[in-house]
Amino acid sequence: MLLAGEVALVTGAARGIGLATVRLMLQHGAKVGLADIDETVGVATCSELQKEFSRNAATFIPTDVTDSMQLRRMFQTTIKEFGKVSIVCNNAGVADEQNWKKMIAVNMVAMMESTHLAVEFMSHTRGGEGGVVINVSSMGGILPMPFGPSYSASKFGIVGFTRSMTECLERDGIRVNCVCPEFTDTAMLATASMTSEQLEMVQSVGILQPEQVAEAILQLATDSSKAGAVMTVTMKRGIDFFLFPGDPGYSSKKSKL
Ligand SMILES: NC(=O)c1ccc[n+]([C@@H]2O[C@H](COP(=O)([O-])OP(=O)(O)OC[C@H]3O[C@@H](n4cnc5c(N)ncnc54)[C@H](O)[C@@H]3O)[C@@H](O)[C@H]2O)c1
Ligand SMILES: CC[C@@H](O)/C=C/C=C\C[C@@H](O)/C=C/C=C/C=C\[C@@H](O)CCCC(=O)O
Repeated sequence: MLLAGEVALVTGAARGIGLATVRLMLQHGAKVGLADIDETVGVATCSELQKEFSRNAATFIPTDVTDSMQLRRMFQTTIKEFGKVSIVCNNAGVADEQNWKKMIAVNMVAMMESTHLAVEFMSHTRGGEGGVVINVSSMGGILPMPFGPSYSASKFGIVGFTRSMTECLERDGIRVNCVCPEFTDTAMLATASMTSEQLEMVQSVGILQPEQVAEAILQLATDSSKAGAVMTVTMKRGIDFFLFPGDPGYSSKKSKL
């Protein structure tokens, strides 16, 4: 029960990596606010989780993370229901190169706004108890993705913002980290428009299960030594950390993927 007494707020929680993360956090004793734009699936998912765990362990908040009012309400509702928020997982995301401005709004701008709201609601300097923010990026946020340049830009933005916010959030008692998974077996991957060559590449890289990414997120939520970490989850290396020049332990020889 690694999360007894903690309250988590997970966006994009109705399915995929978000749902796997919610389930794992519930298994470890957390109370969880599930936020998602898909109200139909979200309500059904939350009802199943309440049966599996307990009625008062989870609540669903219909939320479009690109709507500032709804994003704020997501925090307010979770705090009203469970008394606080101590873990925020900004997981909601889309992969849509055609509507790249909307994709940037969902994947990056909303993650940035939610991180700022986490400070407002969790900071020691504002009467909060501090906590941790985990932003879900992608291996496409460390390496180029020729088949999704705008998606990759949104994910590089998450890595850059997370690493840049680390120091200033220390005074708030908030750790911020990001996780960069490789291809993962969810609806996003299943519905991605790819050429046959790209699909072959996906098969050669391999496909993770959402539960593997959830375990990585749990590690970041519970390891108080991690702040500003860029965690990778790959078929080849499992859970690892990507170091950048200037990071303690960085060596040009070791930073291989
Ligand atoms: N699947 C992969 O291969 C993969 C790999 C690396 C990173 N990721 C990232 O993991 C995260 C989760 O993706 P997934 O693979 O579970 O995809 P998914 O499509 O299964 O789940 C994404 C969830 O986000 C929700 N969502 C979308 N737009 C939203 C919005 N505006 N407001 C609130 N919720 C919204 C969807 O309704 C859905 O429930 C995303 O940030 C994605 O970029 C996915
Ligand atoms: C808009 C992108 C969309 O079409 C596909 C998205 C699919 C999954 C989500 C994404 O986060 C997964 C990224 C996985 C990257 C894995 C390995 C990287 O090194 C990229 C390899 C690219 C290559 O070798 O050509």
